[in-house]
Amino acid sequence: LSPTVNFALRISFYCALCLVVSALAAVACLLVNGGRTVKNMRIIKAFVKTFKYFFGLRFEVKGLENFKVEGPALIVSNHQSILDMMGLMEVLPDNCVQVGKKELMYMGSVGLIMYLGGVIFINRKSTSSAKMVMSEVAKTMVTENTKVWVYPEGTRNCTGDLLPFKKGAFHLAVQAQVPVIPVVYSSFTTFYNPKTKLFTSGKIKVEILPPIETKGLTSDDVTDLSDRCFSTMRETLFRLSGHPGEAKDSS
Ligand SMILES: CCCCC/C=C\C/C=C\CCCCCCCC(=O)SCCNC(=O)CCNC(=O)[C@H](O)C(C)(C)COP(=O)(O)OP(=O)(O)OC[C@H]1O[C@@H](n2cnc3c(N)ncnc32)[C@H](O)[C@@H]1OP(=O)(O)O
Ligand SMILES: CCCCCCCC/C=C\CCCCCCCC(=O)OC[C@@H](O)COP(=O)(O)O
Repeated sequence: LSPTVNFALRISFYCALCLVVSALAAVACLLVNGGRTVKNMRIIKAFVKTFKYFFGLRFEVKGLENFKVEGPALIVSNHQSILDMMGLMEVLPDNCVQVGKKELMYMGSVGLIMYLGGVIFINRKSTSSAKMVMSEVAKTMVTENTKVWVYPEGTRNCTGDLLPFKKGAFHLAVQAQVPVIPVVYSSFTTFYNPKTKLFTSGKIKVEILPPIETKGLTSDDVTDLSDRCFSTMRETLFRLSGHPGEAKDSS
């Protein structure tokens, strides 16, 4: 098979798997929990964690203990591809919902399963509406004791580097006064590259970094907080990926 055909087949299979398994998982969620609730994320996670075996992907996870903070927290991670759903579910802590663009809601059964799992949908075309939703989340995550997962780059980026961070996630953390936990996935570029139609098996290193406290911070500190997370995550990304010119992780 040519690399282009191989890529098309594997991506189509991934999408078909997501659509079919979402429909099955939706039935399970409705039977077990009856409707939209973060509790459904456990069921979704159990289904999605099997996907890696179909694609020959391996995850090597470090730092899971950093998720064990008391109470709510904000998790930020790099976003490379639609394949990130596998990496997300590999480490997803309990009581954690993600922030996603509202267009995802219209992806048939995949949209339905996201809705049932409690995903918070934002309208990226309207800054004021997105900010309003995020501010509401800052309140509910505290009262409902949930963790929230945001991709601060705001879009997929599979270049092996990070895009500049949007600040919504950090405003959210400061408004809720909750710690920020950065999670970094090594670059996919050695096994997945949509531009060159590469999609083979591969290993992904994941590191959950220590929480960064936000107690006492105000909106004036958001830029600093965002810059600090960006530097730490970029350094980690390069280390995990063996980026040229950076020390390769020896493990
Ligand atoms: C069973 C099988 C299943 C199959 C598998 C499927 C699914 C599994 C189930 C669930 C998993 C779901 C996973 C979903 C993943 C979804 C991933 C995505 O969709 S990523 C895209 C969406 N996310 C984001 O965009 C988040 C990051 N973006 C932001 O944070 C943005 O800041 C924003 C809030 C969206 C606003 O963006 P915009 O471009 O409009 O504006 P700016 O960022 O430039 O901000 C303008 C200005 O406002 C300030 N600001 C921002 N937020 C706030 C705030 N909350 N309060 C106050 N001020 C705010 C910001 O600082 C800027 O000001 P300044 O320039 O002065 O700094
Ligand atoms: C009846 C409707 C049929 C719809 C058919 C949809 C077919 C696609 C099916 C499954 C694809 C699985 C996708 C898993 C979810 C991935 C979430 C994701 O990664 O979203 C991207 C978003 O973060 C950023 O978007 P952009 O990079 O800005 O763009």
